[in-house]
Amino acid sequence: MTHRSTAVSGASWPAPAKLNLMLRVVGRRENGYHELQTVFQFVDRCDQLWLDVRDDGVVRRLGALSGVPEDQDLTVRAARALQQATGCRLGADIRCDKVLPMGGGLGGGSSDAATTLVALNHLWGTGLSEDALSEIALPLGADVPVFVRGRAAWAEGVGERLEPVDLPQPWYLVLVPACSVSTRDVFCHPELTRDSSCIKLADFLSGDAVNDCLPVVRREYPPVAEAIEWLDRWGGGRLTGTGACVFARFEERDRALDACRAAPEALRAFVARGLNRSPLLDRLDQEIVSPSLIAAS
Ligand SMILES: C[C@@](CO)(OP(=O)(O)O)[C@H](O)COP(=O)(O)OP(=O)(O)OC[C@H]1O[C@@H](n2ccc(N)nc2=O)[C@H](O)[C@@H]1O
Ligand SMILES: Nc1ncnc2c1ncn2[C@@H]1O[C@H](COP(=O)(O)OP(=O)(O)O)[C@@H](O)[C@H]1O
Repeated sequence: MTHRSTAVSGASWPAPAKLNLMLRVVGRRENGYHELQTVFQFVDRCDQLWLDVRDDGVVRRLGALSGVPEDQDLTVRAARALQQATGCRLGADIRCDKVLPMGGGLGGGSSDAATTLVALNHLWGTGLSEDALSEIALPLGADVPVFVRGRAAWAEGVGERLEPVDLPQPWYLVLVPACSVSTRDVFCHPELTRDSSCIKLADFLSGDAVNDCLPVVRREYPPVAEAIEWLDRWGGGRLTGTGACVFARFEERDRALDACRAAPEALRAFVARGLNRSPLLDRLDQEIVSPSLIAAS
């Protein structure tokens, strides 16, 4: 049986990590979801996705992902959601080279879903606008739309109201504590601050960069507390999302690398550049301008 269409994707598609540079919990909706204010910035550390179009409509994941059954995989769910929204009869083989830690607050799963939507919208020729793709993205996860739009953003609501922002693009040292934090458990915690006052972007830009989840996460997850304390010695550690990853910013790459080399052996650590534009958008631009060059690379 033949299943390949003529459109073979060739090179991989990047799915970058995000950092929440601040996060305020400003209210709670009737459905239990929390209203947030947050700032998203991308970093140049990425999962890589390979997508091969199939002409039989089947969407498959190639390879395993620890603890995530194929039907639950956000890439598979994203591809199926795009099929459903557009009536497209093409399918895809999806392979993900996982670099980003899962459940670490770096948004890897959400980013994988967004990259799948953006790439298949191109490869399948479904031609949805960014707004239409973002609508399909939101039910897959609150962080998926920002990855679809690919611009650093000031976000409100559950993360669906996005305003692009132009931020400094420093270097970040990211530490990956040896524990996984459940987003659900943090939002269910009785001691979580849920009534922070709303601030303006200007307040954040002048230094108001609190993460309201930090006190609870610090108390419940000692490896996160230790990682933050260690980063504080380098000028201030911050939590991304609900964790577990923590980060510190550096003006100079060499200084970030020095800190990375000094990190305790028990911690995984990496240095990455802050980005206001997702590498996914650059990849899409390249594909549109010169698809043959990418296929050959
Ligand atoms: C808080 C953020 C910031 O980026 O954290 P990270 O997951 O990246 O750490 C995200 O918006 C997370 O969004 P998302 O990834 O969709 O959250 P999920 O894992 O689906 O949420 C798990 C559970 O947490 C609760 N939840 C989540 C988001 C929110 N704004 N309010 C909530 O109350 C809900 O009970 C939900 O069922
Ligand atoms: N392709 C995927 N990559 C990562 N996680 C996935 C994927 N598909 C589903 N998941 C599920 O989504 C959860 C959250 O993943 P992730 O986005 O990496 O973390 P976070 O939301 O903390 O930033 C994982 O623990 C996993 O159960």
